[in-house]
Amino acid sequence: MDHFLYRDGELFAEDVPVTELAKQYGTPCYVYSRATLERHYTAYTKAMGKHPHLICYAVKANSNLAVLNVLAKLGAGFDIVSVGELERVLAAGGDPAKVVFSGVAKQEAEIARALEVGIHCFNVESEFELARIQKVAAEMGQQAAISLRINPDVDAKTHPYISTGLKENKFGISFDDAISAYQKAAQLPNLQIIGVDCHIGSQLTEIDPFLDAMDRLLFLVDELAKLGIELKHLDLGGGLGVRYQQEIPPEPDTYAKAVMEKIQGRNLTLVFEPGRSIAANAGILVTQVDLLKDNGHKHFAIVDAAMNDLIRPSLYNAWQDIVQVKPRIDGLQANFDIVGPVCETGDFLGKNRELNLKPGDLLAIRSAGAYGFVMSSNYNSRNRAAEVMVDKDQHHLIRARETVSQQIANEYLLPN
Ligand SMILES: Cc1ncc(COP(=O)(O)O)c(C=O)c1O
Ligand SMILES: N[C@@H](CCCC[NH3+])C(=O)O
Repeated sequence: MDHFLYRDGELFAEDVPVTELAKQYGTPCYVYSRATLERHYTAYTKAMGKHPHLICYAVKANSNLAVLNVLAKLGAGFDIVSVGELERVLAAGGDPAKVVFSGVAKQEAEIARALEVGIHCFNVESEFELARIQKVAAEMGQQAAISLRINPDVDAKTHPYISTGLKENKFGISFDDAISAYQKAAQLPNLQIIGVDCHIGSQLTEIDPFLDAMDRLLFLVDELAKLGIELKHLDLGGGLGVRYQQEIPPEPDTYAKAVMEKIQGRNLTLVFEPGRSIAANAGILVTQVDLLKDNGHKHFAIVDAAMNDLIRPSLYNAWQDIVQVKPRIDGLQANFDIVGPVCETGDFLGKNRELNLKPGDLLAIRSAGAYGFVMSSNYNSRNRAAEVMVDKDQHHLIRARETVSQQIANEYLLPN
């Protein structure tokens, strides 16, 4: 359930007509709902109830400072994958002590900065990384809290590009090597082992793969305890899917209950790293129909957003709902491909959408709050879209549209 609903024949973002936002900020423009972000985050915290937990929002899903700030104010932790994301969390008022640092190859400078600000822990993905973190921590005379990211080799049953917990994926330490990696970590004087984690993929629509992964992690927890290595937390990563079309992913509540049941009295804090399930349906991408084109085979609606603004349809053939901000019946009723102006055949936002359109109409691409703006680019020297946050009947520009001069400013000609 989100806060983009129709009222009196037009789409609203919370209490603001989307037409008003388009008029004020121009298109294409990302619009986020604060209430939806808050609701999605608190769905996790409520579900966890009194069980010790840390909900670390995956910054990669949407790293806008205002988005991070809304979550920080609710007490969220953050899952980061770069020092850039760390700086964003800090700038947004996030608590470094609630930050977990994932990623397959953290650089020394990134590790040093994370130690300097005192993050919660590093999710370590290889023995090589163990050695690297040990080296940096020793140089700084610090203890680094670590958790090992285990690749449990379970099938997340999602798109192959966003599946991360299979043997053939680059992520994590293989299950078979896990115990020996922990034993090695235990020998390193500047590391403090505190947890275990996994992240098996994104947009999961079933709970079973999570529970299979959890079984494997709990097996490790118990085996490690026998060896005298007591873990304090179990981090199941992110990955809970959202409804883009017909899929009905489990609610955080159902997921959390199943997880808590499995943990069976073990004294473990539960950590989750949700990204998409918090941000995706908290955002839409608003775009304007520029012109309608019929080549005799196909109707195209050429809009002012393109693959550079939202790459998910082109990259994963992902389906996102496209709705008319003010539905009409007096335009051209047809089966449209909604395409952008970029010079690529793959530049589409949706195919075969039955709509009634006129040039100038506004469309909203739903579920665009996660992996939308963050994956945008300047391809074709297009400027990045503006981002706006709606908060009840208020709206705020939270990132201005880029200008061409900003694009040009960081480039240099050769001296002669
Ligand atoms: C390590 C890690 N944690 C969390 C996430 C967030 O995943 P999602 O947005 O599917 O919840 C990702 C992205 O897939 C990830 O790689
Ligand atoms: N970018 C992907 C999700 C990747 C998750 C990051 N590990 C998507 O849009 O679906």
